[in-house]
Amino acid sequence: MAPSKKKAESSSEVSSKSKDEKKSSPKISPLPSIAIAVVAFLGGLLTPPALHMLRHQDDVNSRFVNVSFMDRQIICILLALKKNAFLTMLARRDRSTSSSYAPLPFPLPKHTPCTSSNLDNFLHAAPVSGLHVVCVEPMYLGVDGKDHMFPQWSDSRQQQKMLNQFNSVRITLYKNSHAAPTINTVVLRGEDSEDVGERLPVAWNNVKSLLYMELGLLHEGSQQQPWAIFTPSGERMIGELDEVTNGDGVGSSRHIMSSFVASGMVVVAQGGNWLWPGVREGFQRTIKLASSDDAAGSRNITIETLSLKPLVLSVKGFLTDDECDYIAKQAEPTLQYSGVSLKDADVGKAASNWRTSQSTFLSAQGDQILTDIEHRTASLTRVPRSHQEHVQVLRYGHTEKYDAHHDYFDPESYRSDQNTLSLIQYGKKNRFATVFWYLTDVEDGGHTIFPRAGGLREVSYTDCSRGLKVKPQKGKVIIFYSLDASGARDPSSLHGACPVGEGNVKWAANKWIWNAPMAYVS
Ligand SMILES: O=C(O)CCC(=O)C(=O)O
Ligand SMILES: [Fe+2]
Repeated sequence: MAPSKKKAESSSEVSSKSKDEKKSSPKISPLPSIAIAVVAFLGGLLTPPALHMLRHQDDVNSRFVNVSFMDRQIICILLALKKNAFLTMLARRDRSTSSSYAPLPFPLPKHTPCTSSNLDNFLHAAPVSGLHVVCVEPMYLGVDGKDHMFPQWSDSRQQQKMLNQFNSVRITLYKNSHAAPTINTVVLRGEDSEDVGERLPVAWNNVKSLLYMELGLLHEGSQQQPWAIFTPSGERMIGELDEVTNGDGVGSSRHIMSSFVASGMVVVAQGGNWLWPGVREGFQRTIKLASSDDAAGSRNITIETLSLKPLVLSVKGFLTDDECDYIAKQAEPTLQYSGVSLKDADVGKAASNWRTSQSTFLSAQGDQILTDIEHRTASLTRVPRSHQEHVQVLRYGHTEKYDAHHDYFDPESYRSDQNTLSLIQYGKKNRFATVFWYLTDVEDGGHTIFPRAGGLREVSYTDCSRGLKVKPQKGKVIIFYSLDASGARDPSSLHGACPVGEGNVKWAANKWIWNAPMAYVS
């Protein structure tokens, strides 16, 4: 049956979404049932209007439209005799022509229903801490007092209608994006309001409480950014601390719930930042890469999972050869032998103990090419550009290397370094991801090594024989995450640069991306 509000059956007044709407609904006085039955029979005879009415009443489920002539007459009479349901229906039809298809005052995300093939792109064979997949399906209260699923809509008009009418949701939770055999499904209903005389839409606050409970979400803390929810393509929808506006517009509870339902699948990241779910080694995902110039549109690019723990992804063709050459040329005049952020235990030691390469930071200010690449990097990671540091360009000659290290700051290692501690707010802010740009091909050596990939324990910070080794290739980038999806530092993100072989030069650059906006780029 069509969407219906709980109390509509026993009332001649049509229930509606809001008090205002209710006031404007046509008022129809109840008639004696027999008179209604006669009208109903005649209505059934006049097939086109009756057909129109029945179709309208349930146009996403056209079973009624195909019944025989007598069946239709009987249906009409039965409906009529069931108190004033027939009139209610007519009046609702009236109302729905004016409001059910009303466009929503905000854009909606692309629909990604939780089909098994879509879920396969997000679920993992083992749990991933802090990354959750949630399916949100709209339901409505039927005249039988039960919650019903909407049939799949086939056009935006039907979607619009559904979005105006759903008043409960079926929520399926895949905690830690684990393809676990037991699936946790909860139906959440809108409140039944005595005041309005109908079931209210489902409130975001109730969904939020459910997510805290079922997913074990933590409240923002001293070591943690607020969690956030994203569409499956990484657009941020809402965060733990985002203010919800009143009314029905952008940022309202209705906006959030409509977006969830329109999306179908949403992804919750406890750490508050998007990361591309790795799924499995060798998994490939095609994503849209926006250009900083709207006119140039977007292009598709494929990212491949090289490792799940640490999470390392590879992207070919991210930079053009000309861009690679340009970046190296810009960096050359200011290159210096590289420093490192010395931990308390290493104060007084020379950086060359660990790192023998040269490097320099380049600001993109006033540089269109670098600005474009920064925007592209933000689009690739779905983390805003405001979280980026300036790009650091690196040059390694023969034998030069960078021993295994973490890109994140562990507050425990910087206890006597107030500058670093305040920069990282004692652990709440940190480097979240590194987007590493390879600017040259290197024939011999110069790999980036992840000695702990695949669950290995490193034997030394200079060993280049074991672990995941990524070969430099001009124009390729890798993304690796220093914090996991829960926002915690990931010790398995240990990595280094292997010595470059004779006759080779390795040019590369890193874009460090923080878990919160920083003041580096403007
Ligand atoms: O050169 C590489 O492959 C890695 C460099 C690196 O880890 C860094 O600069 O932090
Ligand atoms: Fe690094």
